[in-house]
Amino acid sequence: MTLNFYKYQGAGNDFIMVDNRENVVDHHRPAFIAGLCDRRFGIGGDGIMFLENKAGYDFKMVYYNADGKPSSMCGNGGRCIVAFAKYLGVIDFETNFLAVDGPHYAKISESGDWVSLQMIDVETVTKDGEAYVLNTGSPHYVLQTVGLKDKNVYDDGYAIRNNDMYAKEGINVNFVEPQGDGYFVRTFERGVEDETYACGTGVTAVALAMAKHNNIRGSISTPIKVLGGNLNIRFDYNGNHFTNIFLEGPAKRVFEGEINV
Ligand SMILES: N[C@@H](CCC[C@H](N)C(=O)O)C(=O)O
Repeated sequence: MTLNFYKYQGAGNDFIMVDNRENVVDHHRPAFIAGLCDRRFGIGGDGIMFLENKAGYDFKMVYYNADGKPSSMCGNGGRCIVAFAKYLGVIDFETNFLAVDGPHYAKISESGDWVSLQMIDVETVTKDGEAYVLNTGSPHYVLQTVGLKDKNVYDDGYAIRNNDMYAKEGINVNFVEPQGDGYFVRTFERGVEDETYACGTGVTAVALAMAKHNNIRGSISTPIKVLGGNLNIRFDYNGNHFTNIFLEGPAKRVFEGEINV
């Protein structure tokens, strides 16, 4: 059979999108999913998402990492599937949809390629040595670094993601350095098992961790530069809880096609 797909990217974090409202594809097949995400033998992507029907919501987001395994929340993928839902005519400029970590609200710009996605509230932030560890829908390790531009993010990220503490469940490893009025971030992503150009739940984790680290409270807006572009995180912090967290940035349709499967 042939499978129709769309390719989206959000700050260089790239995803295959499939309209599965008619249940055209059974995606519970890790080798099949990994094959579609393969950059040499398939379409290529950091992950794939299926847009499905869900009673009580505009749609449901079903997400798999590039390794073919279902995963926790993907922030940039969430922003891209919102742009995809708009393109398909499933939603207008605002939406409430369901993802693996619960309901999400999102808003799209008039131009249709800038998406603000509300993320889950966060309360627990722990330390692992100098690093902060928190879950923003996916688990993240946040470590402040100097000389980030020249850092070997693959080797250092791989070593942390696979150490005794994190090897079993996995973790995404974010390195952060102050830049301008915000931060520069590079991420080694679980499930891709490599550095990606951006990670939405990752930059969200960084923004929250840095607010805690610097003891900043109130309504905060944090610009973050990643390898694939620029993202922004808005949130409220009262010293204990992070609420009204929004991940904002570009979400663009790159191409569409069909593939023999
Ligand atoms: N790219 C993502 C994170 C996707 C999930 C991650 N690979 C994991 O398994 O935790 C994002 O934009 O949040």
